Amino acid sequence: MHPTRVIGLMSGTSVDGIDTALVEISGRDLDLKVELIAGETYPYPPQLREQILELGAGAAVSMAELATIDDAISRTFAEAAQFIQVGHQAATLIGSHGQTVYHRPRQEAGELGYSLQLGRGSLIAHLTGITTVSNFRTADIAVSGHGAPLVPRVDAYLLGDSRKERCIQNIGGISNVTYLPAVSDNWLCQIRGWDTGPGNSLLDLAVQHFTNGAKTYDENGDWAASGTPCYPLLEKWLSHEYFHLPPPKSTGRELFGVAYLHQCLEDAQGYQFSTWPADFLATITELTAVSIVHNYDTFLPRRPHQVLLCGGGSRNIYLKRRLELLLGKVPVSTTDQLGISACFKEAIAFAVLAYWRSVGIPGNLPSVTGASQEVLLGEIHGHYR
Ligand SMILES: Nc1ncnc2c1ncn2[C@@H]1O[C@H](COP(=O)(O)OP(=O)(O)OP(=O)(O)O)[C@@H](O)[C@H]1O
Ligand SMILES: CC(=O)N[C@H]1[C@@H]2OC[C@@H](O2)[C@@H](O)[C@@H]1O[C@H](C)C(=O)O
Repeated sequence: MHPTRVIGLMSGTSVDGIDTALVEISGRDLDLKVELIAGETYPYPPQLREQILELGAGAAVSMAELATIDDAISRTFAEAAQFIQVGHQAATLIGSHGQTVYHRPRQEAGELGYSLQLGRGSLIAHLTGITTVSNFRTADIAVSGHGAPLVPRVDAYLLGDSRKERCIQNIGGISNVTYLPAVSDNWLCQIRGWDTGPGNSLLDLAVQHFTNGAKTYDENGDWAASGTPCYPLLEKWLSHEYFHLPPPKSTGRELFGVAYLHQCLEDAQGYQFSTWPADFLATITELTAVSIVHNYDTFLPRRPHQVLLCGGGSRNIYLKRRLELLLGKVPVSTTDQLGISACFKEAIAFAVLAYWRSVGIPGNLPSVTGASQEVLLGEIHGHYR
């Protein structure tokens, strides 16, 4: 069978731009293979990014404004899909995650969650002339799942090992883990995955706060590395109920966003710092690292043999070093080491999920999202040219 050429489009909770992957997919599950032909992040126009961040922070907008933003996101995603194909053979399918602007996970048994991604698949299909799968989270939510994380099934087939237990740790705006036991017969139902808490979201917001918007993130973690974490303050933050909630669980900027950062800044007033704001940034970075390891120690059967990082946070050298220290003997590297781009893994995953949808393979893992069953993820939008 010929490989299928698919584009994966993803903009995550950092809202830094549209991660775009042009891939060739062959095989279906254990024989699944993905070759990254091209990967690029296309930044959002600054004004659109601001509007998305405001929406995510709970700003009240009219339906007319919402429609305008939805249109602009759809068009920006379609452009990303067009740009990535320049100089390459065209794709026949697009998987577009869209832009999450609201995520309300289910709280109690019997209740359903809600998750809203903007960027309409129908418009992307029409503008690109390529069949587009979008709205990946709603089917899992309809069968009582969290609708997130959805990448773990793709992680399983691309990064599972017959001997080693692995944690695939994505550090985007929010952090999420996929725990992969060694491949065995009833392996899929033993896989676990959930959002561990903040990734870079609070650190990014803090850097913007302290630089009056001149910087958007702490490059390589250099600023935080020049400070020292304040452990009593960290202890206080770690008492947040999310870190102690058993999986399945998912979260977003609704919990770990602007309001939470302001709370952290207020909390900090009761503590002594020798280097401000570097100590604060070091403490925020430590919150990400310690909460990840706390999640492993509390909710996994044991620590894995290996941790593979991905997402933009895998480029934060200081954060990676803190994780290495906290994890002791467990080696920490990135998914690049196994041939899967750490920066484009999420975009690659939505290409695979679209491909699975097109051939009728379920994309969710009930052991991860808490859904009552496996379901086909995403809505297929044809095109008319
Ligand atoms: N060189 C770097 N040094 C430090 N941090 C970096 C670097 N490059 C990227 N980042 C961080 O990674 C973030 C973007 O990561 P990524 O694109 O994985 O997030 P996302 O996909 O938007 O989020 P999510 O996975 O929660 O949906 C940036 O906002 C920044 O904080
Ligand atoms: C609602 C939503 O967009 N959630 C994202 C977010 O970003 C990271 C984490 O929170 C993750 O659970 C999820 O995305 C990835 C791609 C997932 O579904 O696997």
